[in-house]
Amino acid sequence: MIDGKILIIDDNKSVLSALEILLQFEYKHIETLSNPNQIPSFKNLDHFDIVLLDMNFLAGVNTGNEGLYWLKEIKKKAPDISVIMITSYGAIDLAVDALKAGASDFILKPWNNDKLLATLKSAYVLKKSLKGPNKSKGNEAALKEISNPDENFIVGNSKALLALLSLTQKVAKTDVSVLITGENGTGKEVIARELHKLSSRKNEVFISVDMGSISESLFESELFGHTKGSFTDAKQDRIGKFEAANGGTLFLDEIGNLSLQLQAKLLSVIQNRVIVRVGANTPIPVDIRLVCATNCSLHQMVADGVFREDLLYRINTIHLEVPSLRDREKDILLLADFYLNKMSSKYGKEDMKINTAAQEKLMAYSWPGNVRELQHTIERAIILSESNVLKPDDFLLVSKSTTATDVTEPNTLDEMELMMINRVLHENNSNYSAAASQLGVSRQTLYNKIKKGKSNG
Ligand SMILES: Nc1ncnc2c1ncn2[C@@H]1O[C@H](COP(=O)(O)OP(=O)(O)OP(=O)(O)O)[C@@H](O)[C@H]1O
Repeated sequence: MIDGKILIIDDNKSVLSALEILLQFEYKHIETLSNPNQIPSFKNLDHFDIVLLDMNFLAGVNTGNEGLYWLKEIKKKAPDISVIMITSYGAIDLAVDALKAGASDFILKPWNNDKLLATLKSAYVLKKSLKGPNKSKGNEAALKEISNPDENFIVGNSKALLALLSLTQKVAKTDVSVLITGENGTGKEVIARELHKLSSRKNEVFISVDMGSISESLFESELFGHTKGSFTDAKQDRIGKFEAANGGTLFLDEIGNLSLQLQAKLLSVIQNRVIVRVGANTPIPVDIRLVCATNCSLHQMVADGVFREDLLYRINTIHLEVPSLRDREKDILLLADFYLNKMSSKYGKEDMKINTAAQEKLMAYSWPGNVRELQHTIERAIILSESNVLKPDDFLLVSKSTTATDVTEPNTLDEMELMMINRVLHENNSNYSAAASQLGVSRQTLYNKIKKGKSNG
């Protein structure tokens, strides 16, 4: 658990409670505020590390300007606080304005819980390191707390996973750049953290950056930092993620999502190991271990002319491939058991078990969303089950052998609704928030509908 203080401001009560539930297991102190008008009189705002702020308050006209307005009010009262904006996909331009006005980052609705937690962690790390590479003792402690979470368990004993772990162990001792590939949710970040944990940099920071979510216009500022006044609203010096990772490991996730122009900027820093903050001209050397990850075939992208060969050559000194879950069936039940224990204690349910028929169902499934999907499937079953023995019906899965003929026709409207929910959950890798948003209902309504569907059938 991280000793950070988070304030969530959103006038949508279901968003507020979904975020509160998610974060209370990660951060020691969470407060919520459903009415932004209370911000000016809010006591001790500057005691918080991070504010999660909605960009579109329902009372406003959804221009996003309410969010920008409140961002500025918060920054006036507490200039050092990290503000992360929550916004919808259509409002990315506004989110960029928010970044220029001092927000640390933004999260798109519907959010992916893992990405949201990663964004918060990086904002927390950056906040603690705002004073630059000469971190104070207190900051260092906070950075270590984040960078070496004990929860990086790697579960599994399949041949494929053990071979990967053995290679990871060997590579960790060296300082070479590593490229980790694999399908979504296979555990690429888990392996990157393991590399860091086993390396000589283990007592330094591990900084993770989702390259897919950095906008073109803020790429340099985000990665290399900026100086006060370097562009409108750059109100204070800010270090970028390369500098924050100095001495440690920098994990660049979704590297295949970078445009060619940004690839060129990245290449030059990786080659020279020197950054220059936007608005400055002093080069700052950075000592980082670079680990990149992608689910794309970069070789194919090079052949297609959309990824630079010289960049691939730089980041790919060693290549680690994380196998999909269906290629390590031996790990499925081990992981299911691991998450069963973890989630049942999280939700205060004791002695949960998965019966044999349900285990067979889990084994027969193809897990397109890999370990993340398995994790969410177990979590959902634990939340919704009223018994402590989980049965096949507690798991909403589309069978591996599903073909057009396997899909039974719905007989009632309720059945049709449940089939649609299953399909959308499947499409969203079992992410409840994303599925609820796609279906145009709240998370709570989605839970209720699934519960009702289960009790009917
Ligand atoms: N072997 C494992 N043991 C335990 N948990 C695992 C394992 N592999 C992955 N996980 C868990 O599965 C989830 C997804 O893992 P991770 O984020 O590392 O995947 P990824 O391949 O980086 O995903 P993406 O491609 O979406 O970025 C995380 O919650 C992680 O803790």
